[in-house]
Amino acid sequence: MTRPRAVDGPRLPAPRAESGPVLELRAAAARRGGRTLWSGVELTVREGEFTAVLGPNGAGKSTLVKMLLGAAPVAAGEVRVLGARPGQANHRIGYLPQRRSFDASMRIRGIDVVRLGLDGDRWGVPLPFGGPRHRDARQRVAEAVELVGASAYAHRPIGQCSGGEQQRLLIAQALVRRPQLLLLDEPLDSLDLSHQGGVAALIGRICHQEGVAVVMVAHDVNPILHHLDQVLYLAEGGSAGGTPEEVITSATLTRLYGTRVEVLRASDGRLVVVGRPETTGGGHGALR
Ligand SMILES: Nc1ncnc2c1ncn2[C@@H]1O[C@H](COP(=O)(O)OP(=O)(O)OP(=O)(O)O)[C@@H](O)[C@H]1O
Repeated sequence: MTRPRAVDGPRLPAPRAESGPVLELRAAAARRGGRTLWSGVELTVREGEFTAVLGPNGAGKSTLVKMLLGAAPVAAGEVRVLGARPGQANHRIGYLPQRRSFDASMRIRGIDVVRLGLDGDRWGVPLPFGGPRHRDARQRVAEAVELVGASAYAHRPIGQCSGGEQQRLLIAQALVRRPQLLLLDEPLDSLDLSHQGGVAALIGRICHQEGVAVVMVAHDVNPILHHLDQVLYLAEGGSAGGTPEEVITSATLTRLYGTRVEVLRASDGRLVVVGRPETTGGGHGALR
């Protein structure tokens, strides 16, 4: 799905015309430690599409992200990333790994953290000061910071920024190379509800207005539900993909888990899953 680009505001990611999908998985499977984590995954992600990867702990969501980066093997089937084998187009991918946090005493400024996304692989070899590459780098960093709305605190030490502010700066870091694909591993983890909503809206905007394809591992689908184009649900060695309305249903999750699962919609629109095998504490909770 391709959506119109924003007319106003910074335009950091510059999606190029792609002949094919950004991501393609055909009958793909992942194995870890001699165990099949998931199999039969069919997924197509196009420019400007927002895809969530859902499933219980240990289902293999992070493994999927690592597979797309070429850091975990493809056990079966075919995986194409930006028209190439996994790992061959990583310079066109922005990646936010799981569980990042900064110590409160960390003195490095937010803006320097963003810049690491540009030249973090060239530690100790600074861009020539004042040269055209230096100016281009400075402009890209400033654009990324503005795009995520972090200008007000980007010059503060990162350790003194709130969790939500740090998350925005890390998303800016993942965006600074103007990627065509953004891989985000639980970027809303450890944020409070209001920050979750703000960061989810930011990611939705980057995706739909800037045309960047986003694949996001999520613990709880609710904060991103209204921004999503499709979901991939991994569980019990299998998988189910499609629009949220197709996948997050009692029938689909019951089939996937092989036991009775019920999806309820709360009055505020949140989805609640009842009866998942691994659920504790009364057998219900927000959808994961
Ligand atoms: N390098 C590895 N070698 C062996 N097993 C591994 C390796 N990496 C991950 N695993 C196992 O594979 C399974 C899936 O791990 P993964 O991190 O992909 O799950 P996840 O769905 O992201 O989980 P969570 O929601 O808890 O983050 C886990 O049981 C994990 O212990």
